[in-house]
Amino acid sequence: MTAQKLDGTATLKTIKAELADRVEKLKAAGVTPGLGTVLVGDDPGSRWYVNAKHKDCAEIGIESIRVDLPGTSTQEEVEAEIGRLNADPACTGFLVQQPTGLDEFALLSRVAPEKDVDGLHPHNLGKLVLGEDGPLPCTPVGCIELLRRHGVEINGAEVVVVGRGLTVGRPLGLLLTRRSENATVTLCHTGTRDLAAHTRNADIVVAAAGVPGIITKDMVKPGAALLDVGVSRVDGKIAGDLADDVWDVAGWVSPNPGGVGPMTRAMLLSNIVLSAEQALERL
Ligand SMILES: Nc1nc(=O)c2c([nH]1)NC[C@@H]1CN(c3ccc(C(=O)N[C@@H](CCC(=O)O)C(=O)O)cc3)C=[N+]21
Repeated sequence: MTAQKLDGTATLKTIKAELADRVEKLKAAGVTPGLGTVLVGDDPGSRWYVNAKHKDCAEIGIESIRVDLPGTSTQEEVEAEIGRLNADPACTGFLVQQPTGLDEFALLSRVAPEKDVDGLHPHNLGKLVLGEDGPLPCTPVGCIELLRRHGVEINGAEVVVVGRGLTVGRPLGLLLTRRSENATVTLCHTGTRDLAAHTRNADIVVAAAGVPGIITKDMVKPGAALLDVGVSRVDGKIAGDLADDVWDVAGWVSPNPGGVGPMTRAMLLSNIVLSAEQALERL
């Protein structure tokens, strides 16, 4: 048996076409969505992500406001740029690309919550905990959207999330346990005694540990859906958390690259369009 692919690259394309229509309607109503990014330093990975995000935006008619700062920038200098983007009406939403090497909690807290298109502002994470509407974190929602669009049942599923990071594991646990998703979630982490005992029981495994090949074939329930969110570099190449042999046992696999990465970008675009639509309602 070989698993079917949960194709994030193809899904990104579909979502872009859907969003392009909404961008056109916004412009007709007098609001042009504009994404701002703040990039600090010259980490090649971060540079690639920011470039990709602006290219995505250009494709569907979203304007770009790019702020690239030297790696020597101080906390105060970066906070000043955040203040400028908060005040700039052409910027309907923006993000601070991580990592910056600075106090990220302080930076994130400075972003106007209604312009937080990453959904990572403490105010918006608080709303997620409370079950209030607000922008949602892109990578975890991307995981859910990828499963939905391929017809993988989430309602009632046993889901194991591996990793308790602030951008993926933690918020994903919160999202999946909402009434609208209705999954039973086990959040595993470095303190988990027997990871395989949990994953073997799971209908869906989201691997976001950042440990190359940590999920192997013997740890997978036949037919399960596996999402690779781990990003490590081994010999300059991207290595995910899934071992190559999992395809023999799983029913669905979201590879890395080509899975959740493009979905993260799709959900960012979706958050940008949503925040512009809400800005229009406030006019
Ligand atoms: N404030 C902030 N927001 C983010 O959204 C954010 C961040 N910081 N820091 C870093 C992570 C990482 N991230 C990815 C986005 C796209 C791909 C992606 O599209 N990857 C492609 C190609 C990868 C390649 O070939 O290099 C793929 O998986 O097919 C991956 C990873 C967003 N992040």
